[in-house]
Amino acid sequence: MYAKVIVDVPSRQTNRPYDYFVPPALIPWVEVGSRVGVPFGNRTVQGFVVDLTKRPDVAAGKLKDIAGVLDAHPPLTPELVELGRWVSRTYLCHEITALQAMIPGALKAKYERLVRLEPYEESELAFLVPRQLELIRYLEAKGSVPLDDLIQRYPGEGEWIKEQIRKGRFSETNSIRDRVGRKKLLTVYPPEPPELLEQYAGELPARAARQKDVLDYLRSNPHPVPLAELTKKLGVGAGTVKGLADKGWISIREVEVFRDPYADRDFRRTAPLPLTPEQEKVFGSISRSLTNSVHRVFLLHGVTGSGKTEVYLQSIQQCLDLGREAIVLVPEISLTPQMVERFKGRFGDQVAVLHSRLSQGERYDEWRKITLGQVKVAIGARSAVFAPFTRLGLIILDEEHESSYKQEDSPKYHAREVAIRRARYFGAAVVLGSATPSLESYARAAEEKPDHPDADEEALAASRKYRLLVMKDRVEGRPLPPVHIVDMRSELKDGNRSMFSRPLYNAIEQRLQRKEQTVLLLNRRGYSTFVMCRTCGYTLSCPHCDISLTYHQSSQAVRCHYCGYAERQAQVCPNCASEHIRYFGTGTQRVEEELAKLFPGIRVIRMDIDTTSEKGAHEKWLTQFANQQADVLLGTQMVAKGLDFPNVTLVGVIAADTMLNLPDFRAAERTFQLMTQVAGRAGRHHLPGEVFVQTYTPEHYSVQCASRHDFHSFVHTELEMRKLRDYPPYCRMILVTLSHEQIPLLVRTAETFAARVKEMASAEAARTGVLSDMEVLGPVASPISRIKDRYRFQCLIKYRKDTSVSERVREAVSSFDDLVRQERLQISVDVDPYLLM
Ligand SMILES: Nc1ncnc2c1ncn2[C@@H]1O[C@H](COP(=O)(O)OP(=O)(O)OP(=O)(O)O)[C@@H](O)[C@H]1O
Ligand SMILES: [Zn+2]
Ligand SMILES: [Zn+2]
Repeated sequence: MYAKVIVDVPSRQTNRPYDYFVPPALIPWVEVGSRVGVPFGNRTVQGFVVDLTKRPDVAAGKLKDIAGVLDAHPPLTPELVELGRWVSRTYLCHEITALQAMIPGALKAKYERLVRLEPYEESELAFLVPRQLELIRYLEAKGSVPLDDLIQRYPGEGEWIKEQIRKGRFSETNSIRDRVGRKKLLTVYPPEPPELLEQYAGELPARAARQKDVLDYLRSNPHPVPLAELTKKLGVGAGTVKGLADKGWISIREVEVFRDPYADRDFRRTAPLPLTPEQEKVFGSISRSLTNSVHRVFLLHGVTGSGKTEVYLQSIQQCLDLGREAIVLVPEISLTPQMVERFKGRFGDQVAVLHSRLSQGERYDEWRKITLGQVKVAIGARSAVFAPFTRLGLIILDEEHESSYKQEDSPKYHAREVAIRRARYFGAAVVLGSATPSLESYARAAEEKPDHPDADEEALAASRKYRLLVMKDRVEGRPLPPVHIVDMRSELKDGNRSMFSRPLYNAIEQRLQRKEQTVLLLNRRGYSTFVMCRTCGYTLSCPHCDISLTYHQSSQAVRCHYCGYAERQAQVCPNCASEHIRYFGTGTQRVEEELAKLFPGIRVIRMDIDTTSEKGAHEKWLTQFANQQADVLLGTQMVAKGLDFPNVTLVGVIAADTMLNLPDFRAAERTFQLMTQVAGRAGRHHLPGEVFVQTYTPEHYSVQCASRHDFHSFVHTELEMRKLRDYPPYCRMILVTLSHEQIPLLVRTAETFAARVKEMASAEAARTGVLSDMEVLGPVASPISRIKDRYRFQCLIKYRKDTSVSERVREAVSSFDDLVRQERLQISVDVDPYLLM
């Protein structure tokens, strides 16, 4: 038998399956989706089996053997292997890159160079110094040793080791190792049958009281127990227990365990709530499609606090009842303890949580529970869309408008599109939920006809449109909070220089008196805390990238967000030597300071990148806030989503319009979404809420519409703008960025590239007789025109119906292969980009 293998060598030349012979002994282990080690060139690399065949493409005699199988259970399923091919074609990346994105980091191969001793004559050792002789003996005893270990053990002998390798006295091989191993736990087993314990207890000498405690414990609990737990419970040393094992009375074995990040948490079990009529209707539609096992995409547009989560929970229950599995995707930022609690609370141990804040080992174990069929529900951020289920019935994307569903590194996939692709394969349902659906999704959605719910289903499926489901009201008729717009320009005119307007100040004061809580949002995006000289206007920028350096108060340093360059905060201006150089921008720290000044004694919890980088920090802050140990929760985007605290009656947005000036066609949409989401945190329970939005552009339609909770007017206006300027959803885009250290070569290449794409399109049009609707904009310098000393130029390709455009772009990119190799040119392609920088 032969296997086609995609090897872990990401380059355009190796982006195809290679044939290998499957040695008979490995046949039972090699399946489509298996991870294998294969010889490639002069080393061994990891690869994935994507097909099995009796007839290879290459003459069988020339083929090498698969060197080994790396897992007893293949980490990928045939469906995921097929999906990998689709991801690589759709987002123009290497197939190996797509496959690697589907498995946990722990399984990404770590290549290790091993050194071993070649046969030698004893006489050759005569000239060696003692240290070298010791090294030889060490190698002899160990067989093969990782090169790194050898270098560390004999730091002074580096040159000599190198020479031995060059002369062939030491040979060097490659090995593949997983980054994280499985966790083993020493476990104590009582004897078989446990009745023997009584007899043993009798045989113990009287002074062995501790050992008797152990035997007594096992007599009343005749089950395997982790050694550490036993010693802790009884207050005995491990030696005491081992002594019993040495006698052969009990045994201690290594047992594989799953690291469970939620092991020490009790989740209160929740029962399904009786649904409101709106929830009932929505649930009915989803439920019908689950029962019929037909693929369908639903767009659930439900206002904040309308109870979308309960609909998700009951739909998942239905899916599980039908014997199928479910994936819940949430933006990383809202993968909060509160969210996890809701799903664990309903489905308990059937849930795996895939979270980037878990350790690599923990994440690996959660993932393995899925491959081993021990859980039925996976909840996680973007990459959880690849959870290796085999009987998927339902995929939910909460906050479907979130830009974090788009991956910015290769593979630059969008989780929504991947989810729909997988669901189509399984005949599964997809639910896209949001209070502020993305324009792309909204434009694809069609309303259900009330009298014939299923009548136009077929037409809908054929057109790949979404089914729109709507929940207009909050649960139990709670009102959406009134939103007050505060014009900061007139505050300034009236002499208020504080970052708090008078109405927001009064509102906070009122909450403090009433012992109610406040959420304050500072939208950091677009607000850099940059450093500027007030005398000459000079700003500090990165010497390697065209971007200003950001000030970090905690380390008193300025840092580049693109390349990591850092320097100490300057005391005087490097340009004019003035001392009036200081940092600008309203960081959360400054808001916190100002709050403390204005409201002495106020208790503030600040949540931003600085305060939440530690593991568990998120959870700690939110629990404190939930327990009302603080008056104000102040933060960045993190505080805008998903939180549900009954005592929050005031939401303040410090500056609503900071994003509006970014070079991003989604700026208005993002502003509207953020304001609507954060406003939705207020008054979700019995106490009514109120929202204050401070802005310098109160007349902007995104601010106006958000203040009226008017999604439809916003969509209407925004769609008109997009149509006028020809942006998605009225067209699709591919962004191609070229980078190089020298501008002339870069400009020439970028121009040739643009010309080539156009040429290819007209050649294709001549061949098929169908005119392409493609348009190539640029090349122009990218908004960030230099990163890490490489200049950047970009072409933006727009098209509407011509689906062969991405194929043209792929061809054009590969026609530059030689240049890429010879000149160290880089070309990156982003299909349906989110960042146009
Ligand atoms: N059928 C119901 N009966 C009573 N309470 C409900 C019901 N459904 C949901 N709730 C409660 O209503 C509140 C809001 O629900 P939920 O958090 O699911 O809203 P949401 O639509 O997800 O809002 P957001 O988009 O703001 O996250 C929650 O406290 C929830 O427990
Ligand atoms: Zn930099
Ligand atoms: Zn200066």
